Amino acid sequence: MTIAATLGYPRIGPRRELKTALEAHWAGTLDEPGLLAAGAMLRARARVTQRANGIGHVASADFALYDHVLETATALGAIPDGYGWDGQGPASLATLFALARGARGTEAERAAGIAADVPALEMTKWFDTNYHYLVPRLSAATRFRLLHNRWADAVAEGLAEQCRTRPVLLGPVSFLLLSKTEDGSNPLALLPALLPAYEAALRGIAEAGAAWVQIDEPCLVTDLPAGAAEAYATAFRRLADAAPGLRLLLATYFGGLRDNLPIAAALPVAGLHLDLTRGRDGLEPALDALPAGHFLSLGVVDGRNVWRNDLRATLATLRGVAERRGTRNLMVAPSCSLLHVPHSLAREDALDPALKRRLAFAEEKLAEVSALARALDEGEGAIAATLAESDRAMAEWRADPRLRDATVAAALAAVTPRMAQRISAYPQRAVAQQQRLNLPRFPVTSIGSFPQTAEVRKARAAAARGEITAEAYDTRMKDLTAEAIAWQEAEGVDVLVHGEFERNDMVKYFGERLAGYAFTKHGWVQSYGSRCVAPPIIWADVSRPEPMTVDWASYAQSLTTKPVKGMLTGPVTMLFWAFVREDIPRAEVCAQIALAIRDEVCDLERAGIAIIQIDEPAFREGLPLRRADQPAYLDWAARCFRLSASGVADATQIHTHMCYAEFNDIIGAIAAMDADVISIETARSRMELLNAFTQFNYPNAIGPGLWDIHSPRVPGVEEMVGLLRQAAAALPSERLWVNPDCGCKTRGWAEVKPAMANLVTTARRLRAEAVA
Ligand SMILES: Nc1nc2c(c(=O)[nH]1)N[C@@H](CNc1ccc(C(=O)N[C@@H](CCC(=O)N[C@@H](CCC(=O)N[C@@H](CCC(=O)O)C(=O)O)C(=O)O)C(=O)O)cc1)CN2
Ligand code: MET
Ligand SMILES: [Zn+2]
Repeated sequence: MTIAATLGYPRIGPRRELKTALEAHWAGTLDEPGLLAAGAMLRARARVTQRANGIGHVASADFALYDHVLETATALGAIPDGYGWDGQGPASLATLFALARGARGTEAERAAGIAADVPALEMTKWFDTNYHYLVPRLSAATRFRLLHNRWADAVAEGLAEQCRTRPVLLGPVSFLLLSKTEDGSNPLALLPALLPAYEAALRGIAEAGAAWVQIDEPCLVTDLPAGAAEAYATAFRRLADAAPGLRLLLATYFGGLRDNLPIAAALPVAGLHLDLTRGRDGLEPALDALPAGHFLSLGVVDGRNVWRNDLRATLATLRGVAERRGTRNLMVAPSCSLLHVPHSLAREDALDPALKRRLAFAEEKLAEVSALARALDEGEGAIAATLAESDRAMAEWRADPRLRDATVAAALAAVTPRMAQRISAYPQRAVAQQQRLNLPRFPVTSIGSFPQTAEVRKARAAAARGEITAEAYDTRMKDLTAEAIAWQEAEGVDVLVHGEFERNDMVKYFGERLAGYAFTKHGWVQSYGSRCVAPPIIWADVSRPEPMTVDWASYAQSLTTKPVKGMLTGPVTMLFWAFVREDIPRAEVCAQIALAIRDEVCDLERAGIAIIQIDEPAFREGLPLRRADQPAYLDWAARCFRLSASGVADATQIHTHMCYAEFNDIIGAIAAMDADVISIETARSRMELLNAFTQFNYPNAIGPGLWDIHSPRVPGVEEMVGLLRQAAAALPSERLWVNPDCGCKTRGWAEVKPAMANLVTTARRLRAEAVA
């Protein structure tokens, strides 16, 4: 019997119940039992949904209140000092959230023994997704041990409802490779210290009654560092011996194994999961390499995109495998956890019907998985109606005349290399820009957004429901913009922003103004903690029917004589933070978006906007996981950015912005983007990220973020002066800007006002030092 399986299910809840519960808990209106009950309810529903859709191996322990990597670390005892942990029992929720969000020294935190002012753990992208995880901070002093068996607990929770689940455990090697050590030493050196905790976890999982455990080792699809192969061999030998009755499924995803196949195939596990959506060519070699009797889990339903599966084509692939190996040891599954797609299409009543027929969200993907498994066992006839429906949807899709737009094709064909290049080189541009702008040294700016308060969101929701008029909504947003301009001016900020109050999201807002995009009503995907995004769907050729931001930018600029930055989202980010069509290359979709943004940039310039920021926070995220694939991506991504930015005169200053990136491996491409100024995230990594810029002699201007806006903690002037001095020691100070890490939309005014004031004071301090 083929097993229908999942690797993980969305945890935010179909109505974002987890978000609501978390935010209520943080606001003090939902107590701990209330929060835990909300989590239990979501897990129970996820189990029911998976079972109702025919899934045999239901995932468990895939849930986390904030982040599964963080909860793995805390369960294993990897808790740094200062966060209120007693060194004995499980970490409290207060400790968990202090690690996730930092502490401010509130009374409640003090009561929980949490040092005032401890910063949050570093947060970074989970592989090449838009999900963020917290980076465990380890050291030789970390005393790993199993503080509580969250995996065994999850198994028991399911069994109490007669649902036997397959718990998901982030594997020890990936766990270490995703962590950082305090002294920068190789985290793999901690493997011997870590393994006993994993062994205890597996023993507990077996005792709790699980038959299988899924051990995620996504690092196996990346270029492994030295020593990793040995680490895998050592680790899995120990894990296999820890609980002999328990079957281990080694799960790999986000790509193919390629040269790591021999490592994976040699491990003493019961089964191996392959991502066949991103590593299709890995199937044949795996079939050759896998020992007979090994279970093979085929990740054929895309867990990273929302398109409906071509069931007939997939079935042909599966049959090929079944003919070689039989179906006794086969599993059919999504390519990866369904964390990265929205919950369900059920409530999407406003989508174009033809488009909706092309889509499958998490719940619909479960049904695809079980239909495929069933067809393998019982033959096509068993799912005849489902197959016919899939065939119809595929045919309708391919024939849809709306997918291609001749005007867009013509515009792309007319692109010349000159169009992707500024008129003069940076040094000349810098002179022209300084003449026009006359900025002080260490100019102070912010990244664009100001607090998206409940009031702002309520007004937008009310306008969407027709409860207030579009005019009333616009007036309210304009008032907020005017207040923000006046406040920044009074505070002494040098380059102002309008605040982005009118935008629901930096990607969605533009998507809503571009042709070729579609939107869901409830298509939320967790980004980090309680924060969600509803990625737009790019399904047809993209073009810009009319200017998107010029009115707002002009209005804001009309209120002040100081420069106000025009604020746009760049083509690479518009691409990666959407669900993208797969019938044409991504590079082509990106170029279409680049041309649309280019028109907007030129319109802003014509409207008198002197500084235009084109955000590219997803630039690093788009980087292929394998070095061999990276140059091609970086080449088209940087070119698309330049295409969007290069329609302007020398004296127009182009900014870009990136957050949470390891810049070392892409610094050449960042330089190739040739933005006049780049603001980057550096506060959480304590300026570590600047090294890449220093070592590369990065030629243009840089604004290293001095305030980690992802944490509610407001850094003091001394701290920021320290960071800025560090930056000024590493980089030419005439090319340094002073700004936060990222936009302030998730913060409250009570944090933003003092933090911005501190930034201005910090810049003034350094200016005075430069004169002295
Ligand atoms: N797309 C994207 N990806 C990204 C980022 C980003 O900004 N955008 N930033 C990084 C991740 N950081 C993030 C930072 C903040 C949020 C965030 O604040 N998300 C909001 C939702 C943003 C949004 O689309 N808001 C809409 C819808 C808001 C909403 O929930 N409305 C309520 C009604 C509101 C009310 O009545 O009070 C509803 O629809 O139910 C709006 O403002 O209009 C949230 O989780 O709360 C997400 C990611 C990386 N990836
Ligand atoms: N301009 C955007 C903002 O300030 C950039 C955010 S990057 C995730 O919110
Ligand atoms: Zn940012």
